[in-house]
Amino acid sequence: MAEDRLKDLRSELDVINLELLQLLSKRADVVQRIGQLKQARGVAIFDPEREKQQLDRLVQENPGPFPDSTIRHLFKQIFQASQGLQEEQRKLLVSRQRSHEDTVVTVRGIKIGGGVPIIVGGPCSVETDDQMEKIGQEMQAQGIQLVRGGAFKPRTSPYDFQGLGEKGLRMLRDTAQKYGFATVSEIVNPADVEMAIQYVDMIQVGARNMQNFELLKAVGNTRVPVLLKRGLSATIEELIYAAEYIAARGNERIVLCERGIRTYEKATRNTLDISAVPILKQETHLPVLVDVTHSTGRKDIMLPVAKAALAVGADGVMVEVHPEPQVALSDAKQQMNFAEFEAFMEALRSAGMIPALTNSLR
Ligand SMILES: O=C(O)C(=O)C[C@]1(C(=O)O)C=C[C@@H](O)C=C1
Repeated sequence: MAEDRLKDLRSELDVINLELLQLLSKRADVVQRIGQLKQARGVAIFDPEREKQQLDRLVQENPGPFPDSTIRHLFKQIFQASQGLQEEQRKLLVSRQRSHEDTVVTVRGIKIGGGVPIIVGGPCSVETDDQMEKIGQEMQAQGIQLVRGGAFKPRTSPYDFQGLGEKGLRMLRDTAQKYGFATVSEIVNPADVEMAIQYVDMIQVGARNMQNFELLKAVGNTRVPVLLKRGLSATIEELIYAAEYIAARGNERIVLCERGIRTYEKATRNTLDISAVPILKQETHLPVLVDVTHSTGRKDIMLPVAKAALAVGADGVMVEVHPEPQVALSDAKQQMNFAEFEAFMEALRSAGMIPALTNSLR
């Protein structure tokens, strides 16, 4: 009999527990909404005055049998947990605090991040069928799995080659299908994103568009991997916030790319901020690539710079390669020809910095 009574009371408690849990969750939901408002208004999370008001009221209404001190203690715990929720909300989605594990972005089965460095290669611009055919053969021979090629070119001068647009994307896709690559290409207009993802496996947001917030939102609305390049005058923090724009829309398949920043130094096209690599790896959980072509603008130092990038923890390196750089329609001076590219790849391989070519690719 007494056993039954105990069981009944315990069942009663189980029900109350679930009710308390529901109420706690309901309260937490309101706490999060308050948290959002506080963040938007730049208000501090901890509000001792507000906590005191609530405790005074609760003690005043305390029906017992818990003593006031216990009620204070229990609610103080709830306030602390609520503060924790609001602090969690303030951490950026891309921040290291959100994930201690490195994010690996997979592009058509090719992993970026996770320990094996990748080389992304290809021409600055997609120009002709003949050029892309040669690129296809060369990239395959060198074991390149992710090929770049520009079709929408944001150029400094409006009179410079602006890219082939959709036709260029189609040519890139055709080469990729023939040789089995994944592709990455830059998009500059948010309205082109839907069209572009019919052709490319990864969308690049270029340096000049790093703070094109509408473009960031548009790629954030897709679930396609995004290569986000650091703006020419952007701080590391601004790059991280740009990535957050994409992540906030639900797309966390982001790869960051350091490509040099504008300084007073004229010896290189831009100044490669090599320290950005370990800082980005420390501050975010996203993979980081280094574009050694745009950062240096000099073929003679591309190899040591690529080695430095991999040595400081970059998940890969991006290089521009063209069958005949001297007649290229963009970036003629800085693209490597095939012989230079082969020497570059061989040097990285023999330094053990990238995987050896598999037999089938030899
Ligand atoms: O009222 C607020 O400002 C809240 O953020 C809610 C709340 C609470 O859980 O009651 C949370 C933390 C603050 O220190 C004060 C109160």
